[in-house]
Amino acid sequence: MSSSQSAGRTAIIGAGVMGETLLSGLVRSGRRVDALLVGEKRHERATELEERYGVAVVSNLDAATRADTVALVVKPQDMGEVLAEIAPVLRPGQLLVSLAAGITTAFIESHVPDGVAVVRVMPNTPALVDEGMAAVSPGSHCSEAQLAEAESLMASVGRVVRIPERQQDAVTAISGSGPAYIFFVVESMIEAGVHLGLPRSTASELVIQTLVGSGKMLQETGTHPTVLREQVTSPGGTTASALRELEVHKVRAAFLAAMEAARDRSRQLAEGS
Ligand SMILES: NC(=O)C1=CN([C@@H]2O[C@H](COP(=O)(O)OP(=O)(O)OC[C@H]3O[C@@H](n4cnc5c(N)ncnc54)[C@H](OP(=O)(O)O)[C@@H]3O)[C@@H](O)[C@H]2O)C=CC1
Ligand SMILES: O=C(O)[C@@H]1CCC=N1
Repeated sequence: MSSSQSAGRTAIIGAGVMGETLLSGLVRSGRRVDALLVGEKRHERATELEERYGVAVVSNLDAATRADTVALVVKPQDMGEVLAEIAPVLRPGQLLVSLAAGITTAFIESHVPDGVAVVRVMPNTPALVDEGMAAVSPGSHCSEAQLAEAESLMASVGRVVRIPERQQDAVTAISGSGPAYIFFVVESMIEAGVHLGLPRSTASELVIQTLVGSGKMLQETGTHPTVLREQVTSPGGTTASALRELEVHKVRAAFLAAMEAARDRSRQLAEGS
């Protein structure tokens, strides 16, 4: 990703898996470390982040006071508590970028002073290798420049699309949780290889390169996945036998049910459960 410099200071509150992924991407993309802050209360974790990135780790209040843009990367269940903590120091013109599943911009806006802009983002973990997919939606009073700032934050770790907020729960189910489904398929294929008698290391190499090659074909040829699948499926051959078993075991229906469940869980998280 290209190097990007924000106009102001950016804070990340919630430096777990996704928060650290964003932090590392911002550092890799060339953001000045002295323009970054992390809000973290656990001393051990703060030391770890300071040593790893050279970033200042401060209290949430300090982070929210000193930053122009605050990325909220805590669990949805912790969002109300964090907003209550930082609301007293937030001021009009600041930008809050929430990466939390389910949490709506309306919920955040109702917990912060008028004039604080909000953008909702759904990222995913391939951001760790600058191949993230993020979908962004502006809140009710977010300027074009503030939306562009949120996009630039996420563009430092991958691709970004703008979507209407009503699509965010579906996006969460598809690309937010998506890497987990892919890793699940990879795990299952490696195990199958072992069942078929391959050494685990061989099975892993075969499956991972098959995944990478297939992904590249999809991206570089732009050919529809159905056509690519048909190209592999020789009449009366091995692939047709395998695909029939996947249909018999209702794998396609299982994917639909799984993603509906993820979307529904995202909606529930919005209600605080
Ligand atoms: N993981 C993923 O693939 C994705 C995650 N997200 C979203 O990102 C958010 C974080 O998820 P994830 O990184 O997986 O979860 P983690 O549990 O790894 O990270 C959450 C972090 O928030 C910290 N935290 C909790 N309470 C506070 C607080 N009051 N002040 C400051 N920090 C606090 C936690 O610290 P401690 O451990 O000390 O409690 C932890 O480091 C969620 O809202 C999730 O929906 C979105 C897309 C993808
Ligand atoms: O599992 C979750 O709730 C988060 C949101 C999307 C991916 N991980």
